Amino acid sequence: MSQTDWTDVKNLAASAPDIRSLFTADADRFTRFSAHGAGILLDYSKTSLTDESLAALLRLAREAGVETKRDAMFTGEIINITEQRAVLHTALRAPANASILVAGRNVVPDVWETLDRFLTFAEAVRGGSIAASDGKAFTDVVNIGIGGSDLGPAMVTGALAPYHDGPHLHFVSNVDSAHLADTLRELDPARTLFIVASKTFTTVETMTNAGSARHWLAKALGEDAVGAHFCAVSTALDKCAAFGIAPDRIFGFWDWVGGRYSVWSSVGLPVAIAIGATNFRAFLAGAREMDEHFRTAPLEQNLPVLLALVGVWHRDGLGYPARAILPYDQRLSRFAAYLQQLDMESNGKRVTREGEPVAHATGPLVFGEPGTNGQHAFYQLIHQGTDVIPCEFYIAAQGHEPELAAHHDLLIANCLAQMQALLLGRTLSEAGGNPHRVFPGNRPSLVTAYEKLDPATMGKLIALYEHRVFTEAALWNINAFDQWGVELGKELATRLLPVVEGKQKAAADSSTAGLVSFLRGSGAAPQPV
Ligand SMILES: O=P(O)(O)OC[C@H]1O[C@H](O)[C@H](O)[C@@H](O)[C@@H]1O
Repeated sequence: MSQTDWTDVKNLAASAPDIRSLFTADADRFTRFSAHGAGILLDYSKTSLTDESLAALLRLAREAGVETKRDAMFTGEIINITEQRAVLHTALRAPANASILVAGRNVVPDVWETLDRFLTFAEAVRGGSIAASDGKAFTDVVNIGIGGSDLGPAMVTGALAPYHDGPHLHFVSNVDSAHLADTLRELDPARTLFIVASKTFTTVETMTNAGSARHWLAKALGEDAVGAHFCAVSTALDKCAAFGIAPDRIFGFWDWVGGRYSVWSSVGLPVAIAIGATNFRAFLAGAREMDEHFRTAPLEQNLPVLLALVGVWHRDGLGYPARAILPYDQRLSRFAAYLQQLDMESNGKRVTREGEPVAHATGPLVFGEPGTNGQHAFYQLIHQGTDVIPCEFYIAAQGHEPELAAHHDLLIANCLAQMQALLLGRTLSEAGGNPHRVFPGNRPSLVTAYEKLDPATMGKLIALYEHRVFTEAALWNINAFDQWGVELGKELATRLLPVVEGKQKAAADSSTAGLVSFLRGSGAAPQPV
């Protein structure tokens, strides 16, 4: 990629206009700086982008080979070079007649066969034909998993609560015993099904929680009941079997599905149990529609690409360190946490695909909470703090409670008001000369708007963000599909466990040794060796 285009973007950003002046100068700004795709509206007019800067960013995208890289992903090329893997979460929602080859083999029939299997299982749990050891239906399902094996199903199950007509769902992720204990306290072992979800089936948190859950169940119902009350989701089928799970209760997926991209696979089993097979297929179909949009829409009107270009403009052009994810949708209360993993684990990288230090800032800090709650908490800093934080709003035209329509009007009014406040601000004279009441304004926001948060829309919103992350990574020339940054802490935890258990002397710095001493109450700090 030529250095000139990055320089162009940075130069244009250095003289970025005041966003307010762009609206004054152009009555059509909303029409010209918004786009539609797959039934979703993206309004990026409340940013400092101009025709010129957008053109420079589009040049950057073309020079970075975004289209070629995108096609390489969709066709199953080995684009995750550090792990030598294809990246094919899109194959999980591909039409049945598609052909996507991995090592010469079409993976789509396997995907559909597995989908049919886990959806049939989900329906059987919902209908009671897959039953507990006493032959009665399950009333509660506990998903034990962490990271990608937790956040996706937990977030989507919460988001689609109005479609939830199956057993109650619970999610246990943290190795902190509080999480398992607080969940199990409410449950009857005789009515509870556990899903152990782990791509690798080695993740220590999940294996520890699964072992303790198994013990809880066996203690109440006897060892023989365990088989009826457990199922598993993993790529490591042999390890599931070794845990004692029957083959017809093990649902696989493939190494070309990253954990944070896996909700479309059998990792989505809890979602399917909650909302049923038809709604789950609608969720996949929504994502497929966004995939088609991403694959075929010109870059100028391509929602994920535009979202990525705005992201790069804010991060690299203007140097903003963070992005706030602000869904005005209470059911998206785990959306920011979900996107945090999707975005920060994908694009929190400091070397290029070739292993050289990156020349540009990469993924920003991602955080957020649903509106209107966030307004009464951290928006203060967003409006008057010293950092500019681009805000990314999400809002539906309709809620799911027509009898409470007045709430939704208020929700929309609040969402629009926040964006307007960020844009317009309040001058010193408007603030009656009181500097504490001044809002600088000229603070950027985007909004993604949709008709209603139904299963298809949920699929579209996730796929939109997945492809945004992909496009940003393509522009930065980083590998979005590995996550080596999580390894070191895991290794050190394994090494420190015997020290914490008092079986080994502290092989550590004096701070670690002092803390072990305090936390284990052994008096004097063990000396580093
Ligand atoms: O599904 P698992 O193999 O248990 O992995 C769960 C999670 O743990 C890891 O630490 C990774 O950082 C995540 O990407 C992954 O989703």
